[in-house]
Amino acid sequence: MGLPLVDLSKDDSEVAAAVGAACRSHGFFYLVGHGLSDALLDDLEAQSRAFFALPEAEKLQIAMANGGPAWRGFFPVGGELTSGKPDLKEGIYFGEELGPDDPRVKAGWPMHGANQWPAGGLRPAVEAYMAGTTRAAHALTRALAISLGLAPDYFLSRYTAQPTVLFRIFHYPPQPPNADGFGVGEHTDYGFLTLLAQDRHGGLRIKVDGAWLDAPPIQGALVCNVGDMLDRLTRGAYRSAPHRVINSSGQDRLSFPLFFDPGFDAVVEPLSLEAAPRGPRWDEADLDAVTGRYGDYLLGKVGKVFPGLKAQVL
Ligand SMILES: O=C(O)CCC(=O)C(=O)O
Ligand SMILES: [Fe+2]
Repeated sequence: MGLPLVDLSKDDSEVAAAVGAACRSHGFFYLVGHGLSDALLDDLEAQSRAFFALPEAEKLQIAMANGGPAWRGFFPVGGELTSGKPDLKEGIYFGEELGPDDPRVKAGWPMHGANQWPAGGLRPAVEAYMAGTTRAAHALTRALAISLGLAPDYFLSRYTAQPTVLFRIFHYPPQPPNADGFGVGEHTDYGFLTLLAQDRHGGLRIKVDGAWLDAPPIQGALVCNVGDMLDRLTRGAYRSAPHRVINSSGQDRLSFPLFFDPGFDAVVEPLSLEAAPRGPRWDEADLDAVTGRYGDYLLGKVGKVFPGLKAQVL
């Protein structure tokens, strides 16, 4: 059976019922009715392909190491170790564009600041995509709240008035059929929700109750999934499902995940629900035992996947 599908253009109660069921059964769903046009998605893909086709030296002009603690820019193939081993992908990190006068930047918060924009048409495409997916994510948090019997603004008022928003573009070179390794190793996402556009090549797989399911591309649909903080908040009822990527398409695959997460200084409090059983986790973490600000959880995670860079800039 494939992943569930949610149509965000339906009325509140219908969306909430569909989102709640999908978060409980798979922790993943396709999202349509999100308001992002095919033209916007096509432009983002074309601009991204043009960037990754540049010579490495040109891409390295916006290397993450040059982005300082804002944690933005390009990293080359093998630069990220999602699950302890180098991933077979390269990518660019973006985030909310914040100037030096923003209080979060002034306070010296890591992962907040200015983007490193490459020359050309990528910037407007990224800005349009981030705006559209962020809008859809706010709508989804309303639906999540309703699905849990909470006030519609439960997430907004506690966690996401000033969300942590990170956006990444990944390029997965084709992986030879029997090659070792993964485009992205098995992991769960860290925050509340991930919204991801992918090109037509596929390769994302999701682990549900021990079995790997494909999440093949559906034209115009985003793939959404629950992250660790939503799993923690719902005491395991909404699943942060492990997933990974193997690009066996023989083509260059692109994907566009936007991470819509609690504010950096938000402390996520579990709801008073009966705990759902969680099986063993890929990282052996205990989500019930997480304490402190979301930002600290996030920094602990990203420090592990970019060990060298952490020592250098964070
Ligand atoms: O590229 C994909 O399809 C998945 C990427 C992913 O899981 C992530 O960035 O967390
Ligand atoms: Fe992920």
